[in-house]
Amino acid sequence: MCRGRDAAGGHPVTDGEKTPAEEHAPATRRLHAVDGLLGRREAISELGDALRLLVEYATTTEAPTEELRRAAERIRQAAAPLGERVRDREVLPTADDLLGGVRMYNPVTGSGSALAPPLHIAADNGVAVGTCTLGMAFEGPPTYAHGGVSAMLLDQMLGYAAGIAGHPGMTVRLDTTYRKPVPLLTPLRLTATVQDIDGRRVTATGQLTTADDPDTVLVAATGVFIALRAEQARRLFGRVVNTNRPSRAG
Ligand SMILES: CCCCCCCCCCCCCC(=O)SCCNC(=O)CCNC(=O)[C@H](O)C(C)(C)COP(=O)(O)OP(=O)(O)OC[C@H]1O[C@@H](n2cnc3c(N)ncnc32)[C@H](O)[C@@H]1OP(=O)(O)O
Repeated sequence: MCRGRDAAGGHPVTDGEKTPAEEHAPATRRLHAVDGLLGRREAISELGDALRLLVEYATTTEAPTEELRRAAERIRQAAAPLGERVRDREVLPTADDLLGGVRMYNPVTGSGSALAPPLHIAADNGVAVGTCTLGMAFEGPPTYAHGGVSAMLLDQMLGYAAGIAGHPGMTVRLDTTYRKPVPLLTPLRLTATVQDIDGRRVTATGQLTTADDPDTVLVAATGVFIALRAEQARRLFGRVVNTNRPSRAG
């Protein structure tokens, strides 16, 4: 129990017992840490939203040339403070939780990524179901999505399906069939399921449709995913440091 302050009136003096506040200190610290983490993730998403807006406007604007130059200068100025503290490429972002599946800057699903639509994926009875809307920045043929973007979305979907089936792996093969062009600025629906598991090799299939017409397949894909052997995982990812791993001390 705390009995008072030391002579300097600063540090609490204890007789070895803990006050209720002290008992709960680790839990309180954890709560503050969680609050801090959630706040940071919110801020990252907010910045991601702003960046996506910027990308969309930047790729559709017909503002005067001088305005483009002024905008470029202002954006460089806004970016500078962010560039003052950047992580090493072998250190995971502090806001990520790799094992919990949180990747804030994933270029397909990450709400913090300017490159991500972002695609939102959830599991529904073993089926991966994704939704997104592609902005004009993803244009390939005029008014339609770039084919590489559809492949990227489907790769993520198939990988997610392998993950929820308990067989996460790396893509070694991705076949895409483009049946109809994918419209921009239109809510899309993607689905994927695992078809076959053969040792370390998982085959998954998926499709991309509009949300309004889920029976008309625009793009279909089949992917093969390989679960890494321990030695391969060490070789490829052994140097990656996760600073957000919960400590044993709690
Ligand atoms: C809730 C859970 C949610 C989870 C969410 C997670 C979402 C994440 C979604 C992320 C989604 C995005 C994900 C991404 O973006 S992953 C990023 C893109 N992919 C890569 O960079 C992978 C590059 N490839 C490699 O590094 C190697 O190939 C690896 C290490 C994978 C395998 O090493 P290696 O090549 O030396 O092979 P092996 O000796 O281990 O043997 C492996 C077995 O595999 C067979 N094989 C090999 N290649 C092919 C092929 N092309 N078709 C068919 N089969 C193939 C091979 O014959 C053998 O079979 P068997 O002879 O044993 O029968």
